[in-house]
Amino acid sequence: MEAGGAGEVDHLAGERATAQFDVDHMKVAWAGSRHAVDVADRMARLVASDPVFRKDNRTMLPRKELFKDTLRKAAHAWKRIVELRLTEEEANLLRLYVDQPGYVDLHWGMFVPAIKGQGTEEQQKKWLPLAYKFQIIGCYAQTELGHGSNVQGLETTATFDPKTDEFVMHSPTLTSSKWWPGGLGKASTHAVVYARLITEGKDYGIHGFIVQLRSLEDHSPLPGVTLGDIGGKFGSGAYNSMDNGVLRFDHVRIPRDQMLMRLSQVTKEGKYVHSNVPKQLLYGTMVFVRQTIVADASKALSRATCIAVRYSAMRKQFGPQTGGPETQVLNYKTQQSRLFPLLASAYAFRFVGEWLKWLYTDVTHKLEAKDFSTLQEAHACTAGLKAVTTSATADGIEECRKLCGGHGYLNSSGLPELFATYVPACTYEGDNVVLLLQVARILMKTVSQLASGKQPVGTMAYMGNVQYLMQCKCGVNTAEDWLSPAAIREVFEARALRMAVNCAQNINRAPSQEEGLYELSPDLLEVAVAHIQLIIVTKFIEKVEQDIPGEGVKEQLRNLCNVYALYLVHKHLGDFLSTGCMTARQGALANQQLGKLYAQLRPNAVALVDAFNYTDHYLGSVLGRYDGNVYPALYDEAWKDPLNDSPVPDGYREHLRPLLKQQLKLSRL
Ligand SMILES: CCCCCCCC/C=C\CCC/C=C/C(=O)SCCNC(=O)CCNC(=O)[C@H](O)C(C)(C)COP(=O)(O)OP(=O)(O)OC[C@H]1O[C@@H](n2cnc3c(N)ncnc32)[C@H](O)[C@@H]1OP(=O)(O)O
Ligand SMILES: Cc1cc2nc3c(=O)[nH]c(=O)nc-3n(C[C@H](O)[C@H](O)[C@H](O)COP(=O)(O)OP(=O)(O)OC[C@H]3O[C@@H](n4cnc5c(N)ncnc54)[C@H](O)[C@@H]3O)c2cc1C
Repeated sequence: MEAGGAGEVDHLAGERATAQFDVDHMKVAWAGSRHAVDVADRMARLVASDPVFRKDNRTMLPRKELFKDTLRKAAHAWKRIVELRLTEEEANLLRLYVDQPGYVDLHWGMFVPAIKGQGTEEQQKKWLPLAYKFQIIGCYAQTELGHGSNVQGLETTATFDPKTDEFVMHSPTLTSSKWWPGGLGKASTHAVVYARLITEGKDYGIHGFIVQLRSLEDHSPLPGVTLGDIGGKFGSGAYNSMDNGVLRFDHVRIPRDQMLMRLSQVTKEGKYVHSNVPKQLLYGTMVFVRQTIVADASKALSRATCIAVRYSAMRKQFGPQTGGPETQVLNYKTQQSRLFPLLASAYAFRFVGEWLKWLYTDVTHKLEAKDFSTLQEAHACTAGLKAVTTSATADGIEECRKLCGGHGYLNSSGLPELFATYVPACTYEGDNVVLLLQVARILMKTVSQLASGKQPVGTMAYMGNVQYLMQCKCGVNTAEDWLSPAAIREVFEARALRMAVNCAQNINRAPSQEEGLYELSPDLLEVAVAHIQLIIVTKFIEKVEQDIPGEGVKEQLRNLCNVYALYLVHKHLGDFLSTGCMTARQGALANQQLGKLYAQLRPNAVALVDAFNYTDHYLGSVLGRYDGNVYPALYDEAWKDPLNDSPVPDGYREHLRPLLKQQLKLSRL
């Protein structure tokens, strides 16, 4: 059943009637524009109405069938994209709503961007049309069995042979086996492989190469190439639809022009030439994908909160001592204090994701004009926001499962699979701890430059206000004072800066900078988190300050923004107190205001998740159904389990019957 379909009984109608804002306009605020709402709606319904894209049986499929189902869906999606002549925007949305991880994600999400970002114009002309028409399928083969985070530690070699004008790709050790790349195991014909470039006897470090892996005739691995899937992963269904793979090379030769040569080149004679650009541009594909992962975090968290809010509104437990109807669990203050910050976070991540996309586009234009000044800002923001939003989203999905009680543990709730599919986002595209340490190092560098008068820019500009922020006092006197965006912004800036300065001072006391960074790394993580949370809060405040049409929409967004910020104050009160940014009394007032905001949010909760405009197909949850008619659906769903195919289970004759007979004999004794 789909959102708002005709002829349904809406069990959540009462909830929808209490909304104090125009849901249709909120859909526009969430999606970014009326056009974005319309096109997403069209694609979501197209997928939902196509039986090939059915996914309610996914968690019951054995791995081989699941993988075949993924191939079928990907091929069918491509057929529909071609038949309907969908635009790139429409095609991306269609794939999103198919909602099954598969090789196409890596083909479009990493292989194509890697060639675009690191290939010369000539290379792009040769390879991109093949990729665009799916005449080749590509993946991104960087991580190895022995090294993932430490990219400079990769071991695969690409040794140039001037005699034949070729590179020889080789995996010298077991640990140099490529391990994890999605789409590599079974589907890809090609890969962008990251390997140590060796020419004239010298190791020039990691570079990208386009390598054909499988025959375009019969899909068998090419000579010298060993390929396979790395095995089953966490959860049922979930990321098991993806063929994460292993790859080994035994002296495989590729033409010289398959080295991605936009950043550096090897001449016919074997001379290494590095263009006058920062080496870190090699990491450009990761920066691009980290940015998309932030946008995806809001999608995953909004799905989980949509399920938990709708279910909490229909689920009833206990009731007043005086008798009468049972209480909707959404009315319990504890349920609200666990759920509403997650709902607010989904909105916060949506808007910071929108801003990050803008930043990424801006930086890309500057890089094209050979202006590299914002590269560090792009790295810090994408790495930090990727880490903070994915960790909060993974934790948030699990919290939503608990918020749905026992039924949340059923696969039919959609939450176990959503969690299992989502949680590797904390690891892929950079382990979150490793990424936060990158942000912290940049913050430490910025602090050390303050003394020399260098003014920080971009999202670190606030650090330039060091004199004021190190000594300012929070002016909050009443709970309502916490509704001031200026007050909120100031305490978040002061907290982030003071934590950074304290940590930098502690590092300076260590025998060496390196030792200090090592010893204080747990503190550095917290410094990075404080800085990134400041960015998210600031971008949410800026969003709310914009012109937002629709009755009551701005007010709701302001509430959500305040919930997000004050929830963080409450959660990290220790940081705010220990840095002297506020008093314990002001912390208590923040919590008091938070309680009031939850009460204001309560009548709008269901409408706020309706504004995500998700179809029941995309949600994939019996508990999150638009119509709220959960119990009959849960009951029906149970009977679909293969275990219920027969009333007497397989194994009865061999294992249950003999046992039961034996007990019978014993009882006769
Ligand atoms: C239809 C659309 C679909 C959408 C797309 C969906 C895609 C599908 C989504 C998910 C599927 C999952 C796919 C998963 C793929 C992968 O996981 S691919 C592998 C990813 N691997 C990693 O992320 C590895 C993490 N490690 C690193 O990034 C780096 O090695 C490092 C940790 C940053 C360390 O690097 P290195 O040792 O070289 O660097 P440092 O000495 O620490 O730093 C040197 C200087 O470089 C700066 N730096 C580092 N990284 C970057 C960067 N990315 N950009 C710019 N600058 C960078 C760093 O700050 C140092 O600067 P300084 O010298 O000034 O101090
Ligand atoms: C589902 C999935 C899909 C993937 N897809 C791809 C793909 O398509 N292509 C590809 O190339 N790769 C892919 N990867 C690999 C992924 O990018 C790496 O797993 C990731 O970068 C983490 O690296 P690692 O596994 O080496 O972790 P490790 O670095 O070994 O991490 C292990 C632990 O060590 C800690 N640690 C590591 N370094 C430090 C440090 N300097 N300081 C403090 N702590 C540290 C980490 O925090 C973590 O707790 C995928 C991984 C997964 C799970």
